[in-house]
Amino acid sequence: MSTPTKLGTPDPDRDDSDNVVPLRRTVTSEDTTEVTAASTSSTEIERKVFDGELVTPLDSAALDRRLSAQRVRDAGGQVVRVLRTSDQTARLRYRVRQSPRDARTLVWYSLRGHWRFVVKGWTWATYGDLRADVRAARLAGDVEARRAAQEMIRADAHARWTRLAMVLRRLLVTAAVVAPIALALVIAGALFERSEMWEWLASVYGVLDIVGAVLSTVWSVALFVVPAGVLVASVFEGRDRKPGAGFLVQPNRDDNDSYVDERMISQALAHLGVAPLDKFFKSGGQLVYSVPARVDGDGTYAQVRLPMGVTADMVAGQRKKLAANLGRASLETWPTEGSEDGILDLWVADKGKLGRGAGDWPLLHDGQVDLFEGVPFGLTQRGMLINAPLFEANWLVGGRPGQGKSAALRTAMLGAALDPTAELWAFVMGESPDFDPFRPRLTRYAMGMDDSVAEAALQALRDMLAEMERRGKVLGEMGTPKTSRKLADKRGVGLHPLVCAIDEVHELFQHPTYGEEAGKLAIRLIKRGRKYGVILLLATQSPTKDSIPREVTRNISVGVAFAVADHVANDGLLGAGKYKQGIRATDLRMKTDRGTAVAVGLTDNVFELVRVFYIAFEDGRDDVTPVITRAMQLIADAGRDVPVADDVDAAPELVDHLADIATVLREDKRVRTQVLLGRLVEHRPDEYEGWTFQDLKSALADAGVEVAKSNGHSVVRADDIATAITERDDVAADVEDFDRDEDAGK
Ligand SMILES: Nc1ncnc2c1ncn2[C@@H]1O[C@H](COP(=O)(O)OP(=O)(O)OP(=O)(O)O)[C@@H](O)[C@H]1O
Repeated sequence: MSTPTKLGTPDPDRDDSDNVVPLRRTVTSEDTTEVTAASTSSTEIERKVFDGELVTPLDSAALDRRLSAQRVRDAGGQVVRVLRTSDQTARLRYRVRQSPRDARTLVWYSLRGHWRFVVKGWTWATYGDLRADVRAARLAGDVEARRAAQEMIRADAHARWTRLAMVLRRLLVTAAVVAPIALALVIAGALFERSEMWEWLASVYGVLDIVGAVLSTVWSVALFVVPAGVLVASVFEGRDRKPGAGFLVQPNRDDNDSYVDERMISQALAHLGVAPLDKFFKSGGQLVYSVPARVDGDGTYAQVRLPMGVTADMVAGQRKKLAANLGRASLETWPTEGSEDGILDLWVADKGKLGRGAGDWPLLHDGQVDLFEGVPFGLTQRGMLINAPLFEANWLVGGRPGQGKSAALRTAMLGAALDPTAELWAFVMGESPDFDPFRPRLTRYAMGMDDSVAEAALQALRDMLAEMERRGKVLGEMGTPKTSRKLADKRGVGLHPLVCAIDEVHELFQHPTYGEEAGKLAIRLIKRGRKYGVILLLATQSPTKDSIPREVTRNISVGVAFAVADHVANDGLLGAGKYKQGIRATDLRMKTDRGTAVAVGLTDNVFELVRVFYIAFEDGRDDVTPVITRAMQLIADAGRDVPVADDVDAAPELVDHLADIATVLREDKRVRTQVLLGRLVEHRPDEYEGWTFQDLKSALADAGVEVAKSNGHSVVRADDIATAITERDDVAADVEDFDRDEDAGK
């Protein structure tokens, strides 16, 4: 059984930048906890479990043992493929095969090394460096520098001869002292036996014998070691010094096609035709890799500090050449600006991996969503799952026709549909059934080319604005700046997420009657709706300044660009300057890269190349309806109706916990939590009956108040409550001022 059924639980200790590619997770038959997307979405990017199968605990243990013997578990304990393991074997096998060629290379290095020693010796003996300085100064007409260099040669030559004379003199003096003694010892040794000698003289001969034996041993060892050392030194001296060259040529491994290392990157950069880079390499420069090339998802990542005069966008400007030099398609080569202009972030995809699509949507068969945590949307270029943000976000999806915009919008909306508290509106400004299966889950829906659809969409924007203002007031009264999961769950207050998708939105903005007003409303909603849970998802074929108001493109927080025609459309969707920084959807190919988009704002990274999950709804295949059926079931299970914005209690009773606590504190400076809980129940039994210490603690924490300690008892201090109420009132006043200013600005 190999149907993917579950998502892996994210490990909080895990570092997503690990050099590992998750391939498979085994799920034992004991592992019965159903893991939903909601519970997996505590981080923006998660690892995707591609496949899982049920095994018995016994099999699982056996598999664990085998895999851990192969060192294929990562720090989080999940089963992973570590490329290193197979690489080492491949490398070893390769080295054995290549040994004759390596031997030839080493002989050549040694010869070249000897020659380089000779050249160095000659340069030293003839003051080659200083003479070169003299020549350069003469050519430059710099008399001062020439004289200084010549003076240095003279001074150095003088010092050198003086040193030589000194050494010779010391040798002569030593010889003059040592030679007669040595001669006397030789003569005495020849004339007398040791036994006939004075005792002290015999022991001198004894010491000399030992010294002689040591010297002869050292000599015989040196006869091997010194030539070997010279050989190694000559090989090292004669090694290849081309930019990025390794000591021996890189092996052709199993993943040869995908293999990229610093040497290859340096060589590729050396042949870009960027003048300062060329100069740098010609003068023997070596690039500094702040992050050496390492496996990163479905590709290789490296970070390079560029030399003087070169910026990352100069390299990004030569992307096609760089891709060709690395043996990749442009789309597989991503040179972008790092944290500084002079730092190049380079990510190179493994060959052909990007064309593979994202696979099944993780929530296709199972799972629920917490919209506040995001919805599974696609895979990054590194193969990580993107949990796309919807709360506090507004989206603009664009690209040329037929590249996957509507499908992407549908994926985001289907995710939202699986949050039973989310209210969904959809408007399609054209004849397209993309959202038809959503009908039962949609609170508002209109589709078509006629004016009535544009009118309905405009009315929706008007109502959203009114709704936003109502929510602003409710939140102001509650002293909370924005809605939250907790508030969204609360019935009757209408602070749930309201998501409105408009496909082919340029048709609305360019509408002769409704366009202008629609534009203005959208701008206000995008600027201010986020904290109130009012979310706009817009899709268009034409993200130009004539078809989408500039303030919309400027303020949108998530830009998703499928293949676009030019840099204007690119920057319209992704933000000004993105094309220049190398973040380009222009490199996406029509048809071939359908379903792949460049996106900003989906994660904390500067950009992502996203393979969007495709939930089919075409050619008689309908994977959307079953998800909508599930979404309806989730709503029924929660005992709710399809959320509707005006389904709000006329005067929702919003209990102000902080105010209640202030009341029941009475005149006391501090009150024990147990006593306080009792007083709260007395004060408002409906609300506080059943409250535990934890409920009280979390209500206080929401207001930024901590439970204090007094004589070993947990207490709530009146001063803390008074401060929290003052701060809350200040925040509410600020929010009101801000909203008023915003309105005045419009
Ligand atoms: N993520 C995806 N993965 C694989 N195929 C996809 C994906 N998204 C879209 N496609 C394919 O591309 C086709 C066109 O998709 P879609 O209708 O979403 O494009 P579009 O950009 O909205 O087009 P238009 O601008 O004409 O409305 C789909 O019918 C589907 O076959």
